[in-house]
Amino acid sequence: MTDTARDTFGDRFRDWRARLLQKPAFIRWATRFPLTRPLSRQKTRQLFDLVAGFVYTQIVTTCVRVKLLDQMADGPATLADLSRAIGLDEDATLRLVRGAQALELISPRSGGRYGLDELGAALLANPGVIAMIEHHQLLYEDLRDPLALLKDQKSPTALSRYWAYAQSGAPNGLEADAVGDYSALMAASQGFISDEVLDAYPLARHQRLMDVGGGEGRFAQAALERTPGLHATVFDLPAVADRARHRLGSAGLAGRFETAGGDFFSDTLPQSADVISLVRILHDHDDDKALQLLHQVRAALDVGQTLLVAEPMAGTSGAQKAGDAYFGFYLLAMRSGRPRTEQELRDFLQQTGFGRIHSPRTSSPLLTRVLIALAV
Ligand SMILES: C[S@@+](CC[C@H](N)C(=O)[O-])C[C@H]1O[C@@H](n2cnc3c(N)ncnc32)[C@H](O)[C@@H]1O
Repeated sequence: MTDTARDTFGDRFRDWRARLLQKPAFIRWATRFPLTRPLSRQKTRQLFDLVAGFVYTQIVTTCVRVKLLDQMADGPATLADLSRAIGLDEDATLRLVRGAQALELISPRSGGRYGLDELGAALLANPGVIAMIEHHQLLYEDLRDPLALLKDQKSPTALSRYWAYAQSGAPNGLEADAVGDYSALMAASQGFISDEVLDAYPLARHQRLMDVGGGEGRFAQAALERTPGLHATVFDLPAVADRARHRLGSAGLAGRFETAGGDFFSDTLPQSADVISLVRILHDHDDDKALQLLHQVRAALDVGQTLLVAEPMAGTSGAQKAGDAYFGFYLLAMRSGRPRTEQELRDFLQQTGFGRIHSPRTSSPLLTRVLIALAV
């Protein structure tokens, strides 16, 4: 607390409640008293989930690894069927099935069979989430000692090796095999993001999009498919831009796109677009780099032209766990960047020559939010 900080009424209430909740006698009373019992049970469950969350994640990971949910994609299956299909004996299968049932991935059906529950069906329908679950084994390795990560924010980690550009002094020279895995992962998880972004800000009023750090072109592809008459440039590291050229070419979009390979920090960006997008880019970079990139983008736009920033943001109401907890620690392990609040991003935009900023709503702010700014 600073010398000048004065407790508000809200502060005093929260401090009083925090002191009360540390008293065993009060907890005993609250768990028995009919009016406080439901809240007390809810808080006990929440605390248990915080403590046990990593076990839940490992159960989900195992379901994905042995393809348990896939066995129920077309309808319910018996324990014996499941055991045969996933290659575990019936005891082990039952343990996994019960775990998955507790996590609402599957639910029992008549005749001792099991079928998909809501979360299991949603997971199976979303290859991007499955790809992230598999990818999280690297993050899990790095999070073995989170305190060490916080104390030493420089040493290489499993994630900094995976995101080869994160600590590279010369990202332009990264070869195809260094960028392949992360580019494929980004493409797999881009489907929902591009829908969210293009629903929030349709590109119909624009003629030429440049997606900077556009990966292998999934966002540009979605934009082109939705927006007749639009032309797109995908700018990314040379080895990634090659992948974009193949993807967009084989999607039948020849003549409507081009790719440009380079380093967005040191190379001049092409000056061909009336809208530039940065989708899941700024949060990858520390403040000095993020500002440098925004200066580069500003230099590629004329006054009145548009910048679209899309990424999950810190401090997002109802999605703090995603922005502040998950991305906060994911990017810590990656050794580069941080999630930013909407206000921090607005400040960055204003410092780098952008104005008239607005934030059209996305339907899942947990996945991504959008800021639109004009070059001024
Ligand atoms: C987190 S991925 C996002 C990809 C894509 N926008 C999406 O949302 O799927 C970051 C992208 O920025 C690219 N990138 C990183 N550093 C770069 C640099 N210095 N110059 C050009 N591209 C870079 C990476 O190759 C990668 O494709």
